[in-house]
Amino acid sequence: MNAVISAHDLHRWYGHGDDAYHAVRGVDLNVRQGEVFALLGTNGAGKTSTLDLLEGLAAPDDGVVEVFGLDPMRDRRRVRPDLGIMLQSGGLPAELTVIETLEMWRGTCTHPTTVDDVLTKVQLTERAGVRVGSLSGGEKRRVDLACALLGRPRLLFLDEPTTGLDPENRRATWRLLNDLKASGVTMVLTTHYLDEAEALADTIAIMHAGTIARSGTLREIVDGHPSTIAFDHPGITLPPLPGLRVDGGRVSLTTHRLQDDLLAVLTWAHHERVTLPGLTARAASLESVFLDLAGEPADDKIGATR
Ligand SMILES: Nc1ncnc2c1ncn2[C@@H]1O[C@H](COP(=O)(O)OP(=O)(O)OP(=O)(O)O)[C@@H](O)[C@H]1O
Repeated sequence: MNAVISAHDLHRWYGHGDDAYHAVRGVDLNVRQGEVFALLGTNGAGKTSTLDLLEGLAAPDDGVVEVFGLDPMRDRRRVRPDLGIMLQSGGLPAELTVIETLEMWRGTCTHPTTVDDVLTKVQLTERAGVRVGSLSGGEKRRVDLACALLGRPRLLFLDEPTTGLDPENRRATWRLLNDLKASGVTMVLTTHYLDEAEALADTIAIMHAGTIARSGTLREIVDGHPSTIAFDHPGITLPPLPGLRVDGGRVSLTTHRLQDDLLAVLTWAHHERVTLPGLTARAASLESVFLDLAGEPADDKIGATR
């Protein structure tokens, strides 16, 4: 496999002693040349902490990470020119204009493109003379992206790239990221928008409590997850289907054979001459996988002493 990033058994702790927090707990991942790799997870799952390790902004407490076959921290001077990094909050100086900001940033790049090029790409040409402090949240996000693109990166890290963008600008950013992908740029992104991962990612990894709980293509992740049939209890003896559960007044069945089990439920209801109020049949989706994982308790290592 042509891996741009390979990480094995990464661990990251914050603090020491009784207050130590084990934020990344044995993460393994590989990112292939030219793919878009999306890291999903609930707030605090460990996405940004993991991204920092891949970007070489922090060293793992344990485990190994390689980017282009090099250690992103120790070999930073060799790796950095090929990276573009869009952090979760850019922290750009408010008093500089957009163009001044980009010119300043351009001065730090090894083989930069032009400021005009990135302004066009993020559709901020009209706002070039405006102070960063006066921009909207979505516009600031696009300046962050423009900075990340200035160095013509081969590998782009994007931490929640479209947070704060309106739907039109989100779509424009997706188009831009797809164009970059078509030109061979490898991307690792975190997002809270599941539709963003569905639209952009070749590989999706869902983090939960510091570990990667599921990973694969969208199809692989969804195919391994059950569908759900549910209806309000009709007040008669229920059909003898394995796995049928009653919770409050609601009957539910999780199944890997949605069509067969739905047919069995409907056939039973027809014979019993009952209508099933609130009947729903939900095929597995990225959202249902995500919500089920998010509802799982974290394991016992939270707060464990380092
Ligand atoms: N500097 C720090 N000191 C102590 N704990 C930290 C520090 N940075 C992060 N954490 C904790 O580590 C855990 C993982 O944080 P991280 O920012 O990696 O999560 P995330 O998945 O990126 O979350 P979000 O989606 O909210 O950005 C969180 O519980 C967070 O509170």
